[in-house]
Amino acid sequence: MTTLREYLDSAGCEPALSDLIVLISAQAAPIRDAFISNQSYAGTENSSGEEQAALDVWSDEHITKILEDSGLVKELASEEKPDILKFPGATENYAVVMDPLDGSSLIQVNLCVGTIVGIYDNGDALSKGEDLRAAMYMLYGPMTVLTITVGKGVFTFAMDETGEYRMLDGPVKMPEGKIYGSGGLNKDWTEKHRNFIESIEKEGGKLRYSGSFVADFHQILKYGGVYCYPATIDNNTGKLRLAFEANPIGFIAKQAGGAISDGHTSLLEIKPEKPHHKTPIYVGSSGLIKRLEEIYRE
Ligand SMILES: O=P(O)(O)OC[C@H]1O[C@](O)(COP(=O)(O)O)[C@@H](O)[C@@H]1O
Ligand SMILES: [Mg+2]
Ligand SMILES: [Mg+2]
Repeated sequence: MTTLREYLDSAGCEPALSDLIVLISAQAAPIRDAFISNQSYAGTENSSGEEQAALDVWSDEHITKILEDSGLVKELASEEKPDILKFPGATENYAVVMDPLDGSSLIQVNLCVGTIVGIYDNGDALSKGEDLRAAMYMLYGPMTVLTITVGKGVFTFAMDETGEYRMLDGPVKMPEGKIYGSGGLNKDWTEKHRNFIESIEKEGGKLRYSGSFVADFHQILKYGGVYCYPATIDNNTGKLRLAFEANPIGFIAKQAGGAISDGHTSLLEIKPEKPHHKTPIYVGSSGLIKRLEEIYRE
């Protein structure tokens, strides 16, 4: 089975980018090992005002040190840091955006969580998602699975017993499907959001919502459908962040033939105003995203 490095070389990745991708994806192993000693909450909040899990903080600090020591990264924007961190000694121009641990509420119940990473080669972490050079996520499930695109389709890899990533599938094409998941309390949904969800339910859509964006998206990548974290009647920005979550996942979705939207436009075309820019998010099969935008235009 093709290794990650073999794939990256075959995809024509510049050596420094391959090194960076291999380095980041390898951190899945120490992060998984850290679960057992980081089950609690850290007693602190991140810039989104969310209580930080100990593993949020551990993963953020771990990956940050790895990136700083690599000399490959000029700046880093992380969900767990208030501001963009700059590494003046970097020899390359990569900017990294990351959600070091996505699905934090599931750590204590041993359900699937992940790490989301986007890489820009223009040195600017607040770029539009469409300008990403690479996007990836590690999903900590029964296997450790890496999903990645370097702009030439989406490929998945599983970590083997030696710590090497072996190709599972690719290029992955997201089918039209009927799996749907939505954040926000049902009582707080807007009429348009409710209309969209009901249109899927009427067709026999299946509810799949775990509390982990990465895990829920991974199902949609395979089976088709849509993940939603919408604006609600009392919160018009939604919960998820444009830079760390929407952009890398949306770039992967688009590379697999899917789409990402706030109901009006592709999120990949929106420049983040600040690192913690929040946005309503719908990501999934292109037919469903098209229907969504039609409902929002009514
Ligand atoms: O608990 P809620 O409000 O349904 O939100 C769940 C969503 O929040 C998130 O956990 C936010 O991500 P973080 O865990 O990285 O903060 C998503 O992974 C998930 O889809
Ligand atoms: Mg997250
Ligand atoms: Mg997180």
